Amino acid sequence: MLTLHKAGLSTTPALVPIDGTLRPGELLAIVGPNGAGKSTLLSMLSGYRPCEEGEVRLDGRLLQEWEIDALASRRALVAQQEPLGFDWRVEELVCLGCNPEKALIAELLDDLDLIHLAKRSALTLSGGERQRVMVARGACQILSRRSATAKDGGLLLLDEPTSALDIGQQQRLMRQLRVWAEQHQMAIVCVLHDLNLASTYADRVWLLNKGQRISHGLPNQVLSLDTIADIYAAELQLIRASPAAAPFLALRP
Ligand SMILES: Nc1ncnc2c1ncn2[C@@H]1O[C@H](COP(=O)(O)OP(=O)(O)OP(=O)(O)O)[C@@H](O)[C@H]1O
Repeated sequence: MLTLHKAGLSTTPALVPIDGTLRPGELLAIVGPNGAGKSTLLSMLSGYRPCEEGEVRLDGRLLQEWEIDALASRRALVAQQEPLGFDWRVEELVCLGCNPEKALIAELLDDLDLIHLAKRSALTLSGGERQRVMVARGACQILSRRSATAKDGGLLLLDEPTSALDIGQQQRLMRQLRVWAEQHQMAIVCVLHDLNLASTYADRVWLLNKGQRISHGLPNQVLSLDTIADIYAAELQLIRASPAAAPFLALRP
């Protein structure tokens, strides 16, 4: 669906060129310390910041050649802080800019535990509620515009979608992203600070540091104790509930 060929940014904030592919149905986590370039990479993947070296292609076509409307029907970006702009009700905000079936709105609100807030003013939401509404809105943007002939559910790019969520909502959201990926064959890219969410839910992980992707692959290959402790300058311990379980990185007291 999305392919990067030596795609990079040479002006500040810069990114060392990256090769890679994102396939329908897959959940990719982008992790790395503060200032590593995760949001910058996401804006390059979305096309908001065109790459300055190499190329990024969506469905085989260069991102910068897409018409805005056509691109909006294939990929959605949910940034860290989306402005509300107006006093929308939740059910209106979710479908801003698109014209979804009522059933899709209800489904997405239900998916993210938002049904009880449908009639509420978005200005009155808590931080975590608002964050879930914005994720629902991103999904609505691409699912409602999906063409009848589309083989997949498009590309959903999420910048730290769990940062304001309690642990129960983090789990529900990450499980729901996996369901959307599989059910709609959506490709989902998620910037995450919680490395344990990445190792539990992501198919693959890209680890960034200082504007460079320094490791990529399966979560348990990328999120090794030594690498993470070094990159984050943190004292950590690895906990594994069973040999088959995902490794859990915990802070040392
Ligand atoms: N317009 C700008 N001018 C100069 N530097 C910038 C600009 N925008 C971002 N940067 C710098 O580029 C680097 C990468 O920023 P980016 O927001 O991509 O990091 P991040 O990995 O998403 O960080 P965080 O985890 O803190 O959200 C940071 O050091 C940031 O200060």
